[in-house]
Amino acid sequence: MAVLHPQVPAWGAAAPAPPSGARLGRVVRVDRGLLTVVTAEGPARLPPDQRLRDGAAPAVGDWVAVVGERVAEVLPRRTALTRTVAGRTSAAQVLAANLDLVLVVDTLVEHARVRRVERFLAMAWGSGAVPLVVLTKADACADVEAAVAQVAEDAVGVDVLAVSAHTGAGLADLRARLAPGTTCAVVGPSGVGKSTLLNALAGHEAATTTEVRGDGRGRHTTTAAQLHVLPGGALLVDTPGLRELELADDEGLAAAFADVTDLLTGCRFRDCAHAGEPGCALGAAVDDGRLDPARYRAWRKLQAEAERTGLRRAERRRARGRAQRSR
Ligand SMILES: Nc1nc2c(ncn2[C@@H]2O[C@H](COP(=O)(O)OP(=O)(O)OP(=O)(O)O)[C@@H](O)[C@H]2O)c(=O)[nH]1
Ligand SMILES: [Zn+2]
Repeated sequence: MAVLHPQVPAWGAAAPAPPSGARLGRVVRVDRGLLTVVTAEGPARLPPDQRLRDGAAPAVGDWVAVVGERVAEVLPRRTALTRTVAGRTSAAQVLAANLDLVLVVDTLVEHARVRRVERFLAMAWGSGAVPLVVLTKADACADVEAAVAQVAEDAVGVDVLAVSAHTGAGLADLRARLAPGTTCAVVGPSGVGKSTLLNALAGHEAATTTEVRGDGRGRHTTTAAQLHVLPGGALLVDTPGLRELELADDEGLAAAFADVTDLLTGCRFRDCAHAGEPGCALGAAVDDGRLDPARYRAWRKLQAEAERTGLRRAERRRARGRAQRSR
């Protein structure tokens, strides 16, 4: 595990000023509610203040105000990677805060990757950070160039790198993009090699890895969200699995599907559901080959998902309002 030195670049370039009377800290690990915070005095395990519960809980990467031996306040976030907690409540959970770069990791050895990458890209764009696609296991892929090109086609405006943690191919290129003092996160489905990649970048065992199950579906092994310091001075967040990923809203979706979004203004009806109506610009683009039908279906699916999540969240707000009024 990465040892955090008091002078860790956890301070980065963009450290905010703490309120007067408080010390500045950065959350480097969240473990069952207990926080590991680095302050000028070094790392310490600190409990969050009572008020910092549920929706207001600090996340890895957060800048916080430390008063005495407690985390008193979360300072405003520049960017945040969120997901909707699975289940009926649909509260948005912040997985990592103040990120500059989100590495969307997938593998070159499976065919489902294009649709998965789209999904994680929507999440990455939604965070406010810049995404970068990293495709792993290049050593086990017969035609890396073709596989990269296939993903790049749908990753509009995002760079796509191929790497191998086993041979080291592509790692220098990736390292060059992880500038000192920047905070990065690794996201992607289980088993694609996130932990192995992190260890290769860190140059030591920074994360726990296990062999993927025989059925190829992988196993959820990373347990706590943690900020690692890389030898080059960049900070890397390793977050747990994220397999139940649901989109919290459609903000990132518009960016991840900029090509589709651009077409929408061409629909004849303003309330077009893009489901086969006459004059639908998306249907027309699919028909004349400008839009890949699979990408169109993926967009509709994610759009519907973001809408469902949004509706659930609105319902929850209403329920909260009712509860407050009846008090
Ligand atoms: N051939 C090859 N296999 C790799 C490479 N990187 C990782 N693997 C294998 O892929 C499997 C999964 O790797 P992990 O690093 O545990 O995957 P993960 O994404 O961290 O998985 P979770 O912790 O479940 O999210 C392991 O069996 C690794 O040995 C690589 O560059 N080449
Ligand atoms: Zn339409």
